[in-house]
Amino acid sequence: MTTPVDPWPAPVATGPLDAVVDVPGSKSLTNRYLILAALADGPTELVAPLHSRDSALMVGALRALGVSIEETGADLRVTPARMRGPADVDCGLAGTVMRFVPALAVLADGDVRLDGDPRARQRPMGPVVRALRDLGARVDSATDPGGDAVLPMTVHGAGSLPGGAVDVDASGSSQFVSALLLAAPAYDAGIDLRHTGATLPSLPHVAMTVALLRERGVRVDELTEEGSPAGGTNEWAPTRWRVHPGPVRGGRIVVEPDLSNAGPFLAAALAAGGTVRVPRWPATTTQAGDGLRDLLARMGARVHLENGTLSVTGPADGRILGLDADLHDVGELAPTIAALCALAVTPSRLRGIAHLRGHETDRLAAIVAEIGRLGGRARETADGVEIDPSPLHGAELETYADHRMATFAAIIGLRVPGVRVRDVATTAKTLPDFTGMWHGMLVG
Ligand SMILES: O=C(O)C1=C[C@@H](OP(=O)(O)O)[C@@H](O)[C@H](O)C1
Ligand SMILES: C=C(OP(=O)(O)O)C(=O)O
Repeated sequence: MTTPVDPWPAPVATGPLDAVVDVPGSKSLTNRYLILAALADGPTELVAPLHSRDSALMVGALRALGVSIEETGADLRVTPARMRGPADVDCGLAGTVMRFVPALAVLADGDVRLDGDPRARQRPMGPVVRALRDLGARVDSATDPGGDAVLPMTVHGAGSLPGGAVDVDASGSSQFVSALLLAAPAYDAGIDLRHTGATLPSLPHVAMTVALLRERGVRVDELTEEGSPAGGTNEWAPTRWRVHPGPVRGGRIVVEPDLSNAGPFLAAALAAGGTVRVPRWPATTTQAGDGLRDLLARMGARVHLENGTLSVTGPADGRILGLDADLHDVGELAPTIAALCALAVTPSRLRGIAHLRGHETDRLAAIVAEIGRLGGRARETADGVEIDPSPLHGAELETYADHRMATFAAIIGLRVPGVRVRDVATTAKTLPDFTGMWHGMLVG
């Protein structure tokens, strides 16, 4: 892996693609499996996990709490231990670390201090901290101007947590729900969590949490309440989850590739023409990235899943269709889709993603600003962005420490000469060799 120059000149595609891209393990799965492994009643073998900044931060956090994690080649072996403090945890800019680890840290014997990158101190944490306090934990934290908890914080671990019933407004992030559910089998009374907000984004990520808990032997009830907010496009969406206390199983787990990280490579088939294939695409999955199959087809691609390989072929005439879509459930895909919308021949409207303002950066503002820098036309709405067709020109694009804004720029650069990407190395958050993989895709 070589360090890319800064700014990185995004390569222009010189012809249709014909590439197979092997995508590393899923961030969301890896970091959930690590949490569950730390709580398990025996060792866990993680096969083909992600190795990136976000997963390294999770590994570092768990080690700081006393969990043993050995690297065996590309795999990880996790041996749980009684969690201890005092400990210092660096959350970087990882939502999964800053939200999931406090819910675990309440089980440590002693103080656990958590902090992260400057931007991490602005990402919402209030609902998870409020819930932990309601469930019996002692947490001290900084507060944002609205009085909500933010990093840095100290969780005064007492070795156990009473747990029980709690109301959580997770309209800002599904990770508030996932955090509490993942740790709940180890709470004395488990958890009975009711979502009280107007909407709940990224529901597939909550479904992933539930699926993984069940896979590890934990009993979880998903409930819906009459008249309760469903949110998203799901016909039936749970708004209440009961996790029963009990043992979490260890064992051997093969981690699926990160389908959201496959996104920029699949999108490249539309931007550059030709075909990109991603092997090991799961037949069934809770990953939000599986939504790419439908979204890319709606934008004019031919999408084909056969024998575990997903093939995406761009439109033969190069005409990408604009998209009117509610991305509430799959907000993580928005920057990738927005890059294609900027290249599309008809207008686009991406809706249901107000919560992206609390991601690695304010992604709605970032998408609009960077499309503007390219000479394109985009504007923010209350819950998304609108993008109109427009000729684009080269520019140096800002990435705001956001891996998905870096890949957004690379996609556009395939078609628009002169795109330079500042701090493309920020892709290391979830995909350390992004530039190597990108160049590899272009040579086929
Ligand atoms: O739990 C997870 O692994 C994630 C949940 C989602 O967060 P939000 O609900 O905050 O969008 C997603 O966007 C993020 O990339 C990963
Ligand atoms: C929102 C994202 O990350 P995080 O897990 O830091 O919230 C993302 O990867 O798109």
